[in-house]
Formats: sequence, structure tokens, C-alpha cells
Amino acid sequence: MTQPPPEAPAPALEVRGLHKRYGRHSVLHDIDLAVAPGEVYALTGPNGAGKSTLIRTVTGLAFPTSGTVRLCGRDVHVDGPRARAALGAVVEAPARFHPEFTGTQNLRMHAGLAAMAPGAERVDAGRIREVLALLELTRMADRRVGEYSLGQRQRLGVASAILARPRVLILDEPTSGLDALGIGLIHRIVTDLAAEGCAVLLSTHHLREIATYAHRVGILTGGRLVDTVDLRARQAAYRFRVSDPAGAAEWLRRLPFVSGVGTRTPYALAHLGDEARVPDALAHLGQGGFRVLEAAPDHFDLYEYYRERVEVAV
Ligand SMILES: Nc1ncnc2c1ncn2[C@@H]1O[C@H](COP(=O)(O)OP(=O)(O)OP(=O)(O)O)[C@@H](O)[C@H]1O
Repeated sequence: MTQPPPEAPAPALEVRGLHKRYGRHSVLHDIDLAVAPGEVYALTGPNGAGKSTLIRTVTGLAFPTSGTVRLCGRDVHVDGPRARAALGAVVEAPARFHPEFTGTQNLRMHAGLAAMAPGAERVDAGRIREVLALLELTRMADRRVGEYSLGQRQRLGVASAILARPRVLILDEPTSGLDALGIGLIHRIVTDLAAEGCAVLLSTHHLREIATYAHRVGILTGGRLVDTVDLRARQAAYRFRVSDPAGAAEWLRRLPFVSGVGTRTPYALAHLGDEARVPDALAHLGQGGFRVLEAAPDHFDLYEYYRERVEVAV
């Protein structure tokens, strides 16, 4: 007897039909997105696209005009304290701390507040030391936060977000203000948390760096999620430079071994499954009357893709 296919894990974060208006001005339109446990979802888009508004609404800090947000199955706007027990977030960069208290004291206060949530994980002094070390802040642990640099405060924000071992982590521009090593540190922490099963939603303008570790990238322009790029599926594509990329892509779609097609002017893109299929694809294009000027493996450039997508959308 054949086994049923394994079911995709239930999303840890689920946004359905989200609209948000400020007065008569619509800021978010009909947003649907879901992030699975272990997945890193990056949200990007031009200034004013609505990223921060979406993140504030998803964390429960702002209310939607309509639509729902669920964290681990609980509606964040109906069952807030329980839903947020699963959540760690930095929604303002840098996160707000009491400048007259030390990093350790601030984290202790955050731990105390987090512990009030029903079902929340308890955080002890050892865990506070652990996250400070993880964020390379041990040396600053007993210094007043007022003496921290911007990047150090930014890292303390991430430390407080991961303190209670969240199942959903939401970070608004976590790497802004960080130096190159700090950016690498945040990448490693996010990647490790995702590997442990945490669902991560973050916003960023740094496309080339996010392409190295996000699983999916959502492009938001004018309050609409105009595209979601599955970076894993983008691996192993082939590109064909032709005068009619859209026509060639549709023609390539007819091949049984092609699992997906797309365009990035002047290229038609196709997922061939195996490089050995390239001669078959070229022969097929020839039969269709498409003159191929270049054929090469396609190293997906998220920045170029984004530029084209956003230029078309505006
Ligand atoms: N409290 C508010 N009242 C009215 N309009 C608002 C409010 N907050 C945000 N907006 C508007 O919502 C739109 C989206 O803003 P938002 O800050 O979410 O964009 P963003 O994508 O995060 O931008 P950036 O990349 O510059 O951080 C903008 O047009 C902004 O003016």
C-alpha cells in the first residue's frame, strides 16, 4: 500500500486577507502569507511599501482593518497574550531599553515581562548570560545601555527577542546599523534558530545578503505582496538569451522535464532538473523558431530580479 505524501507542517505564522487603512489611506491590501517552522521568510520592498506596518500588525502592536494573523494557531488580535507567548520580536530598531540600567538588568526585566504570558518559557540568569554571549555582548553585560553603541543596542534587541526561545521570531531590519561582523552574527543566529525549528519573518533592504540564507523572499510594493520568490526553487535553473523571452519560456514549459519557467529580460529561464537536458531544450527552442544567442546556468541574482519586479510594479 502506498503511503500518503507527508503533510507540510502547519504554519507557525499565518496572515490571511490582511487589510490596513490609516484614515482613508490604504497601506496594506489583501496580504496572505505563511511561514513554516524552520523557515526564514524575508520581506523586502521600497521605502513606504508597508513593511513596518505589516510587521507591527503581525506582532499585534497594530490592528488590521480586516483579516487575521495567527501565531502557532492563535489569533494575535483576539488571543494576544497566548499568541505572543510563542513570539520574539524586534519591531523598532534599535529596540527600546532603559539607558540607566545595564544590559543584564534590561534583559532581566524583559524576562520578567515575558514570564507573565500564559505558557511562557521561564528564563533564568544562565539563559541571560547565554544570549549575551551569543550576541557577543558579554563584555558589555554590566555596562549601562546608555553607553552602548547603536550596533550594540541593536544586538541587545535581538538578544531580548530570542531570550525565551521563541517559536516565531520577527525582526524589522535586524542588520541596519550593524558592522560587517555584526551582520554575519545575526545571519548565523537566525540560521541556527531556523534549523532548530523557529519560524523567522524579517524585513530587510539588503537583498544580496538575505539571498544567502532566506528560504523565501516576499516583495511588497504599494502595500501589496506582488511576488514571493522561493530561493530554494531558484537553484539549478538554466537561462537562454533570446529575442522573445516570454514566448520562449512558454515554449519551454511544454517539455515534460521542465518543472518551471520564468523570464528575466533578455533571458527565458527554465528549471531543467538536470544539465544533461540542455541539448534537448536547445533543440526544442530551435524547433519553435527561437534563435538562442546564449545558454548558461543561471545564478539567480535577487537584486536584479527585485529591480525588474519593482520597476514593473510601480
Ligand atoms: N501611523 C501612521 N499613520 C498614517 N500613515 C502611516 C502611519 N504609519 C505608516 N503610515 C504610512 O504607511 C505607509 C507604509 O509605511 P511603512 O513604515 O510601513 O513602510 P516601510 O515599507 O516600512 O518603509 P521603510 O522601508 O522606509 O521603513 C507609508 O505611506 C506611511 O506614510
